[in-house]
Amino acid sequence: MAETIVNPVTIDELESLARQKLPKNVYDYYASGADDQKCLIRNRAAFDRILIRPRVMVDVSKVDTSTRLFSVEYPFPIAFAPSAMQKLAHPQGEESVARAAQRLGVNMTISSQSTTSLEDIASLMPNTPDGPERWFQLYVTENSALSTPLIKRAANAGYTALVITVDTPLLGNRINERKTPLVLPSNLHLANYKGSEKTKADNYRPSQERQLLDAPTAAQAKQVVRDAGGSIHSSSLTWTETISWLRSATSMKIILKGVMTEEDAELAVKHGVDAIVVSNHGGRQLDSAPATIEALPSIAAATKGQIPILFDGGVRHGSDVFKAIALGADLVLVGRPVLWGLAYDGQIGVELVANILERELSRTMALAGIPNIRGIDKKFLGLRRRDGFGIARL
Ligand SMILES: Cc1cc2nc3c(=O)[nH]c(=O)nc-3n(C[C@H](O)[C@H](O)[C@H](O)COP(=O)(O)O)c2cc1C
Ligand SMILES: CC(C)CC(=O)C(=O)O
Repeated sequence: MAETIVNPVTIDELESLARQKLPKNVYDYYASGADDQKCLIRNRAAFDRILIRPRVMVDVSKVDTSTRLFSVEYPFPIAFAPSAMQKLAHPQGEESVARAAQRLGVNMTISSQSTTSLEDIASLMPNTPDGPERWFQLYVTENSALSTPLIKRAANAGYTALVITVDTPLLGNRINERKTPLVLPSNLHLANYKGSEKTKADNYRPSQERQLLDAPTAAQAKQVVRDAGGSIHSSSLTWTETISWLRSATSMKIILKGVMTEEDAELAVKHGVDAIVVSNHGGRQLDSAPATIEALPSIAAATKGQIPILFDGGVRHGSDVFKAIALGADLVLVGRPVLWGLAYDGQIGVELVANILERELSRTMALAGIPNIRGIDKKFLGLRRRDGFGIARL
């Protein structure tokens, strides 16, 4: 019989507890990757190949995990990634995540597909000049004009950046989700679309995505989208048109989430975006995509510090945060861990996630001989060789 976990002290333990609490279809929706789960697994496995080369005889009696991004100081370089429909995990869903972020001074991005309205979340996170920024993630709709009211609402509510997810021209092939379908219970709704101009796309429900995934041919899938009045995910974003349209629609910062190659990172710089998130959507989109930690070094080399690099995918330990920073990330986002904390114990559970990662990061820094975030560098990393013995320098 599995051992009962009483006081979870790792993210993996929190996941086990969340799994016990959540309905199977919700756990499957949260936990799954696309297709054969290879990218999901790769995200983690790639971290485990990277070793940290500890230096000794360094004064680490004080370890400072604080960092700055866009002139805001954060207590540690960890932020909450956007994830849809958080009330499936806990009755207070996004509210609990927002309260935890506010209490800890953590940066948070809310998903446009949230079960709490962007205004209600904003009201829990008053803007202060040097407080944590809160950002709004947007799936640009097929008909981009339908996204304009949401962009304006986000700006009016005080969000300081739009995080445009660019890795989702359509949803990845989530096999588990197809087998145990996720249907939003009738007491929950996608709150940002409720009561807005009525189009079928605004009334998007997960079932539309399911029909899409199950359509036997690509042509039939297109018909599902047409019948629904357009998809929530535009499949026709382009560098020039989309960025200039976004710039004309808002003065919020524009952050592109889902950049995985140096070519696209260079284009992001060229088109003047404010930051990028190196992300493969937690392995939920292209199953053959590299692990994000593998993609990060060449992206950091290509952008040459011209714009901040945010990072997510498979971060479950403070040492993963350390490795991502060493390879060029300025801020490290966690997706599923927040959902596990939320399912475990609402706001307290989400705070626990941040506390676990912060303490692990701080301990890793001390054991590696690096007293502050600026000192974390790839010279402290090594790569376990796949064949032969020993470690290669990164
Ligand atoms: C259940 C779930 C829902 C998600 N919803 C969104 C979303 O609405 N918008 C978005 O840009 N990314 C979404 N993501 C992706 C996350 O923002 C993030 O990229 C990913 O979870 C990071 O990987 P990790 O879960 O291994 O930390 C979602 C991820 C999960 C697991
Ligand atoms: C509602 C979905 C499109 C949210 C999402 O991004 C995901 O499930 O990965």
